Amino acid sequence: MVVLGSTGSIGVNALHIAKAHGLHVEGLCAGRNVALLNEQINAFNPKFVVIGEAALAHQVAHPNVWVGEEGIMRMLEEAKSPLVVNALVGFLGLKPTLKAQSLGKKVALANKESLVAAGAFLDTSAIVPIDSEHFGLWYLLSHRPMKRLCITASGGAFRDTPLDQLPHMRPQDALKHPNWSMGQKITIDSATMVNKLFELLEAQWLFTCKAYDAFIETKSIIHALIDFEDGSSTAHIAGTSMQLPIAFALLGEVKEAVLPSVDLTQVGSLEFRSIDPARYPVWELKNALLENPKLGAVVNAANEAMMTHFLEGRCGVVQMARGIVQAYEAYETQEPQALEDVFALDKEVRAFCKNPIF
Ligand SMILES: NC(=O)C1=CN([C@@H]2O[C@H](COP(=O)(O)OP(=O)(O)OC[C@H]3O[C@@H](n4cnc5c(N)ncnc54)[C@H](OP(=O)(O)O)[C@@H]3O)[C@@H](O)[C@H]2O)C=CC1
Ligand SMILES: CC(=O)[C@@H](O)[C@H](O)COP(=O)(O)O
Ligand SMILES: [Mn+2]
Repeated sequence: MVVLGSTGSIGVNALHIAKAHGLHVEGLCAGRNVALLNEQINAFNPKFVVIGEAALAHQVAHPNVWVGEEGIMRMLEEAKSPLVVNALVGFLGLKPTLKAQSLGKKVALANKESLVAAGAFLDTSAIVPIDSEHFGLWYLLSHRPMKRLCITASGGAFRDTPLDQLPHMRPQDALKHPNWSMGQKITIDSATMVNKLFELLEAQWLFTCKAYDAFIETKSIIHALIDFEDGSSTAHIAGTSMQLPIAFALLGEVKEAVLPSVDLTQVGSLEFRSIDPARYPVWELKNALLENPKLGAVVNAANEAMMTHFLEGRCGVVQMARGIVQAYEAYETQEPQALEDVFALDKEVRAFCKNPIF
């Protein structure tokens, strides 16, 4: 297989599963973390290596290093592996997903931004999602008539922050996820509830049902639920490690233990909450976005642009969310009709968010 984003949270876990099951790693791609990339090269002896940052290429311990987006495309073309793990973060992951699909490769897709921005233009039958909630839904799918697919949210770093304190929260506060250890962007997306908005879209592109929804389960022990027409509901319970979803995505089927079972007697009580738009303003977009899923391209671009303002200290967390809602309202009639429109819209929305007025 080829692993894009090998030095990130998902990439490292994917390589852990590869090592444990003796999977061949033909290609690796990292952004800037040369030290870890060199360790991975040593451990997996890949034929191809790509580094995002050109200036770092000479530090990579491999005779044949390619650089940047062009390097990723070349590696995908040259690689014989039928499976690509896309664990890149953000919109920059979309072109590699498209390229892998155009080459007939299966994509184990952690890069949810690919589906959010361009789900309508991807072959979802050749995608296996790497996301705990979608793994949970897939695990629960049944032949019985289903009424609603539900995923859970942790509530993120600010779930218990007094509302009047939210405007004072900074990136270091947003990065304190209550349950999961993940990369920077998705951890902040969890704090704003953008991650759950994205995951509902992801679920809608991947699975067929009448309704999709989310609510908070504060321990992230239950990842997904299905409500059936007959009044039954089933829930997927597993520990907070991505190794189980990744193992299924890479191996297809898993028979031995990847994680210990959750001992509910040790968990004790569970707490459920609905998602309040007063705390998570982007949640106001949920219904409109599920009705117009191609507008995921707008929300994705606005989120990445506003997050840069937040990380660089130009706005607070509430303003970041408001900026996303404003961009959606400004572009809600601009549904992309073709893939080229997705890239054009992405640029336009980023420009719109350049100087936000709060
Ligand atoms: N972490 C998790 O548990 C989950 C993550 N996801 C999704 O998976 C994706 C990855 O998340 P996560 O692993 O947390 O993110 P990380 O930030 O931990 O990792 C991102 C990876 O992408 C690489 N990268 C960044 N920019 C470039 C670039 N320009 N060129 C090449 N490589 C680049 C990074 O390299 P480097 O570090 O070397 O700079 C790193 O390997 C996201 O879309 C996220 O939403 C989904 C479900 C769960
Ligand atoms: C591990 C995983 O799948 C993440 O997407 C996780 O769900 C993020 O946590 P939140 O529930 O806080 O968004
Ligand atoms: Mn998830």
